[in-house]
Amino acid sequence: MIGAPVFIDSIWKAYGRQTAVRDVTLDIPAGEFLSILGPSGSGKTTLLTMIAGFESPSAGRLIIGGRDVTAVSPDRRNIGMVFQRYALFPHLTIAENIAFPLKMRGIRKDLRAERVSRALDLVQLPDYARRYPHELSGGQQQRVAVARAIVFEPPVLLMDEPLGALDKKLRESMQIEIKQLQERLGATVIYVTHDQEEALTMSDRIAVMAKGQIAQLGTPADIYRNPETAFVADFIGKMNFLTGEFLGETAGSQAIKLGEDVVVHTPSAVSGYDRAARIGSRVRLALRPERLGLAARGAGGTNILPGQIEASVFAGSFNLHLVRTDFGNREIIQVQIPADGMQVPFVKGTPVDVIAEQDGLRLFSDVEA
Ligand SMILES: Nc1ncnc2c1ncn2[C@@H]1O[C@H](COP(=O)(O)OP(=O)(O)OP(=O)(O)O)[C@@H](O)[C@H]1O
Repeated sequence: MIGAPVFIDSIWKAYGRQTAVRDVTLDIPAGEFLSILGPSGSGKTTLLTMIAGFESPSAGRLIIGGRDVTAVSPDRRNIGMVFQRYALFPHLTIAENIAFPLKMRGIRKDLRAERVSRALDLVQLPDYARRYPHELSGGQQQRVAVARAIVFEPPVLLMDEPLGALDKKLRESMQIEIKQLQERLGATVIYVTHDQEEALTMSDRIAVMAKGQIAQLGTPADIYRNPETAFVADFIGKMNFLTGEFLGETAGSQAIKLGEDVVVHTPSAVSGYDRAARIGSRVRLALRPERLGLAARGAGGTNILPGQIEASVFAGSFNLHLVRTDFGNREIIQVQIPADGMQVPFVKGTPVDVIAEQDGLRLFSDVEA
């Protein structure tokens, strides 16, 4: 199977006065795994449904494999689909379920059997052909749904929260399976999820959606390290935010005042907010919990945020410390310290210094939506 490129060209969708998708443009190369990630109501499903052809756009074009399919019906777009609860036909066996799209396409019976057994091998259920859906676990049924979506070798696969109904452990193993399968098939995959961890682990690129628009498009590492807006920073991974005053920029470093005697410096090149930076303006400083350190009060150093331990909890691979700052609005900062080596449990009220690594800090305007 060879994937097809998908070009979403300035697509809009309005329902009455509400705009669900607002001028979305996405150029997806053949064979890419692209996730559409966003909160509930951000327009993910609407966008996917338009690619599938179940809804038509209010404006814009959709080009698949170089062909304008904007006005083409879903069954003629040659797209495989898997949804959160893609009900299998209960009265058909697993093999008959998977053969269904082939039958619809008028493929001969002997060829059908061969392709069904290949699809079952691919999703690692070779011995289940004669069973019925109710005899399979949720994860196995979802694998059958995947087999049914790929059996006719579509160059484009659409998946809408396909693992949403599964428990965490099964989700994680299915994530790897789907990713490996996609790499073997070479299909272009457009994958809708509201689970940022899932998007980070599976995707070549992620399109973060907010209010019907693409807030940011990039590789997982790019989006995680260099979020362009506070919304994206907040949505991807855990993030602490502190409000401060922009003091200015010298020698590639920006100074932010967080409280009396509390000033931190961020490197201008990566920290953002170099666009409309004004001295004296309010800014939001974003700090990843895993890029923060903890030291006894007064140990010295730079970029120090004094506070007191509110709580310390063991979280498996790391210890999570909640520190109430001694400045500003006395907000709580989350600090993640790897749980290797010796760990001193901190007692509530212990005065500490949170040490903020410069490279891990990002700066945003306080006024963005
Ligand atoms: N058929 C419809 N008629 C009217 N409004 C709709 C319709 N379908 C979606 N909407 C609205 O469009 C917006 C986007 O919905 P959509 O289902 O695409 O979001 P989503 O990001 O997929 O959300 P979720 O993660 O909850 O599924 C929502 O505000 C929703 O209420």
